Amino acid sequence: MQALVDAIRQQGEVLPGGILKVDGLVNHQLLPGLTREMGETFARHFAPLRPNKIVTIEVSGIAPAIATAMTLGVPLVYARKKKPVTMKEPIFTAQSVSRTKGGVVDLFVSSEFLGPADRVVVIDDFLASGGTLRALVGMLAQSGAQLLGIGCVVEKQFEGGREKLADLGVPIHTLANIVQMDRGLEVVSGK
Ligand SMILES: O=P(O)(O)OC[C@H]1O[C@H](OP(=O)(O)OP(=O)(O)O)[C@H](O)[C@@H]1O
Ligand SMILES: O=c1[nH]c(=O)c2nc[nH]c2[nH]1
Repeated sequence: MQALVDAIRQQGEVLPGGILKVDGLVNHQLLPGLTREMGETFARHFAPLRPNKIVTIEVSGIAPAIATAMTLGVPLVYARKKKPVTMKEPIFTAQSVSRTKGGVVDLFVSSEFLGPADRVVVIDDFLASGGTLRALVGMLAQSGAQLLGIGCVVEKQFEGGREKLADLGVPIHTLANIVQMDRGLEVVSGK
């Protein structure tokens, strides 16, 4: 997605610890036109698989995921990182490691909104090591939902997440690909 690649080239900042800051586009401020185009691009790509639900993780996955869900006209379910008192049992859970806040994070999705009838496309903001998506996919397996595909806004190719998730046997589509950021930020279109 060329508009996203251009925006990352303009605004992306490489921070210590191998973190790319794109807070002006994805992780703090959101740009409606760019977010809409993310959703339309994912929707075009995944519509032939006929998903009936989009699943993501709070918090930064929600914007591209709702843009996708709105275009496809299907519900969006997001995994919560704290279990609210309103959440109905049985609950599917998993743990992941937060890349931007540190520490282990618990993930919760209620069986009220995810089950064997669901044909799911997962959307998230970053594909880096693939650990977070692996945790989410584990929750889909607990629920009996079918995973059809994975879409991420930014892929950090050099972290190898795509290869680590290859055993899932589903298409992975990303919108911008960070080839490397050690010797200057190198961003190309996703794949
Ligand atoms: O492929 P991985 O190595 O697992 O990294 C990707 C994950 O890291 C970020 O989560 P984080 O908890 O840092 O942030 P968020 O609260 O902004 O969603 C991001 O939102 C992805 O979910
Ligand atoms: O803002 C972010 N920048 C990153 O480099 C990253 N990697 C995983 N998750 C991330 N979030």
